[in-house]
Amino acid sequence: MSAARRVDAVANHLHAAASVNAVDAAAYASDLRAMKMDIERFLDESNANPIMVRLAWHDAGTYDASKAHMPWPRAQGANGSIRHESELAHGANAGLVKAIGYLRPLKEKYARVSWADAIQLAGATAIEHAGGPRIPMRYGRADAEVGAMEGNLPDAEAPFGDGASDAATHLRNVFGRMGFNDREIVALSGAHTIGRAFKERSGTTNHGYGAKNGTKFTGCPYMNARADGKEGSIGMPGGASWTRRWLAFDNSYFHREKLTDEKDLIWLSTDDALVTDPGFAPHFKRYAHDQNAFFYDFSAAFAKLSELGSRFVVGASGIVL
Ligand code: HEM
Ligand SMILES: [Ca+2]
Repeated sequence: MSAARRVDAVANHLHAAASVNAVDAAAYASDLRAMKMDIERFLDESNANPIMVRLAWHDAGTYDASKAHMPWPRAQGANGSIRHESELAHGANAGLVKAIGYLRPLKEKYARVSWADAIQLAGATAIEHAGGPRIPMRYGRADAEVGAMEGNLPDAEAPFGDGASDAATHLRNVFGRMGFNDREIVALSGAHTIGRAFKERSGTTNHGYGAKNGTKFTGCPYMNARADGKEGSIGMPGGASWTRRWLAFDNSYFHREKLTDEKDLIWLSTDDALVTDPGFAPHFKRYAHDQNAFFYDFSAAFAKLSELGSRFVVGASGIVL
């Protein structure tokens, strides 16, 4: 996009933001609550919790604190930019077009709720609904009208995009740009307690789409992987998970189940750095022993992630659900 078009897009955005400002905060909050209930119903049927968490993380995780002084949304972050095709096309976002498709009908139903809010609401609700902690955060975000440029999200394996020679340095570089410390990096990584990797998406595993390509934990379309024990379709079978019960948000990521189920679980170089690096390891061990400590730290870190780079235009400075 040319510089002139970019300036135009920013101007359009400011105009849109000003009109959102006029929205009655109470009506907006009531739409958010209704939307949350619809999201819960959708998650209950689809078990799409992990991909909604990943969508929220990838919309927010492009944030670069060193650009915070520049005109919004140059620092990027939780601004709905990921809905744009240009950003969905980034390699790191492979597969996330599906998650945007899941949200689209709800976004149409609750038109005044911004994309940026819908995405973070879906991420937080997915964590809570899978048995994880509540994520208390503000809503009322404005939407960015342009997709973010490539870059800023972590790579799972070397060679790392920032030129780092090891995974621990890479994590500190990438999460440091967002403003996170060692403890927050370990807590946030615990999100891999839910979800899977796919050959066709990240290519970090040979396990791909479909029952026959799955592991013993992902290869059957009907299994008991949820926190509430409710059996039923897991959605699309296939891929490889980090944990055995990969639809339950708990601290099993830190139990390193991979050690006993070697062939059927995945563990990336960046997961391993949390075990081997002296700065990360104490937090990793603590969360393995104390799920409450994990939930407490995760909730705070994910709420912080969800507000990175957000511009709150409803109410005085956002509204709390
Ligand atoms: C620490 C650096 C991280 C790396 C290198 C990383 C890498 C990956 C990779 C390669 C996948 C598999 C994608 C696919 O093939 O579909 C994945 C999935 C996932 N990631 Fe991460 N991730 C990181 C941090 C995070 C964080 C901070 C969160 C959230 C707080 C998160 C949440 C998820 C979730 C929920 C999935 C599962 C998605 C699904 O099942 O569709 N990840 N991640
Ligand atoms: Ca974004």
